[in-house]
Amino acid sequence: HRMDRRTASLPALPTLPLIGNGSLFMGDTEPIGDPRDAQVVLENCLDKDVVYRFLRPWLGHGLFVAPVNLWKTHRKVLLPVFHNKIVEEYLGVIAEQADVLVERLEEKTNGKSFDVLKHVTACTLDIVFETAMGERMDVQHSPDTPYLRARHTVMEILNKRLFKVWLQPDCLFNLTRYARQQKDNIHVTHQFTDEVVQKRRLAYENKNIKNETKKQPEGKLPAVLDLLFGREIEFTNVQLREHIDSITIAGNDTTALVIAYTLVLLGIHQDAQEKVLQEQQQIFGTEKRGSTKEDLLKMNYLERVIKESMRLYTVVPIIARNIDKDIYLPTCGVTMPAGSGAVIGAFAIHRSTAVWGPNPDEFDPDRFLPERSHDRHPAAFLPFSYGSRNCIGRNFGMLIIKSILSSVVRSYKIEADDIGPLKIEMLLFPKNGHQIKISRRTS
Ligand code: HEM
Repeated sequence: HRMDRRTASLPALPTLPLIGNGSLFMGDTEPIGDPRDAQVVLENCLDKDVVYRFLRPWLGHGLFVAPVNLWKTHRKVLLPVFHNKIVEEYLGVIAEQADVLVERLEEKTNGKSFDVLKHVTACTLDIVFETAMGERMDVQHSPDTPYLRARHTVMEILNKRLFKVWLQPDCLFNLTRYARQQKDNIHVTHQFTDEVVQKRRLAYENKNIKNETKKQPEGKLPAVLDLLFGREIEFTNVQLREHIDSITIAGNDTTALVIAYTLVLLGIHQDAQEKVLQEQQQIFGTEKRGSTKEDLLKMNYLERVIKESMRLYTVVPIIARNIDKDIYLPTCGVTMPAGSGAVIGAFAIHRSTAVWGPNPDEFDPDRFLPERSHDRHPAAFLPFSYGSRNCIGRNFGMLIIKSILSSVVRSYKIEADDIGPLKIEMLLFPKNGHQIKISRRTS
């Protein structure tokens, strides 16, 4: 296996430059880079760090930023909606959008390298919107809408605020043009989701009157939003909007990034791509159909590749929690006082020699073979965080990632040079984008 040379020479990342800069997390914040300490924090401190307050005007009390007491009751209600049995029902939607992606990529078979993330993001947006709110957006064919532009602007401003100290205090932020821009654009996104929520509530109420069964009118599957009506908690329209916005925001760019990183890695490591392809051929022969639940269960090697990709390129590189009671960290040997913050360096843990042996920067999917995993600390691999406040969409995310990669790899041979330098925003990005070259596979 070849080394990812450029990233191996990135000593700044594992030591978390963010802490050094002091720009993201001010005050009493302890960086944590050991799985045992991470486990203690993530099991005991379920409240989010104050740094996420910047997301409040947008996501309100949606699951991602909900204060811990509210989070407890709401997470219980949302959990069954993300159960495997339910999300597997969406495999048809995923396969359909994977087909569109494969078709859209055809125009890129001109031998030139291109940034694949944009294409993948349009695809995951279509999947996440249709499954979360029952809306067909068709971003893959019409990527430029007022809603998407507004959403993009809000994210840009939030990223600026997280990384520029002077934009953090409200009194200073409110003096900049960003404050107005943020307000206006948040308004646009709220309006969009509010309308969807109203529409679906009406459909739900009409259906109740007619006493129809679970299925939607034209035999359409119920979306996540539809499944949140008439539950143990009667959510208000605002609460529903906050949950749905949180889900579409937490679920989209993350999933797209994992797919894009994995495509680049497969382009760099031709031997791994060949093995993935062989596994696909064993499952599908030369068929181009979308993946079923049974197919996905057989993609063991692809799954190891995806895990190795999430380890090396941890798309959520840091996880920040509020320490709400004094806790003792066994490895550091310090007691963190209530009221301080903890930053779990997931990226750093994923590249630690103590956990992964002498060559942590080397791409080696077989690290995730069962016989090489069972001695590993349970919090050593935490792409979806760890403990009861981990990612609620992790199974759904894995289904999307596997299904899309399966379709793309069966249609195209991928080539790539190198990922190059990285930059940390809320998520982890390569500075030069996810550059790949593709050519049609002839079957
Ligand atoms: C590979 C894809 C994904 C990755 C790497 C990822 C990662 C994460 C991480 C690390 C957290 C915890 C953050 C923290 O503790 O601060 C989280 C939370 C969350 N994720 Fe994901 N996620 C992915 C896909 C998804 C999908 C597909 C959905 C939904 C459709 C989703 C919805 C959420 C929600 C709602 C939360 C908040 C959970 C809570 O606080 O109870 N994620 N995700």
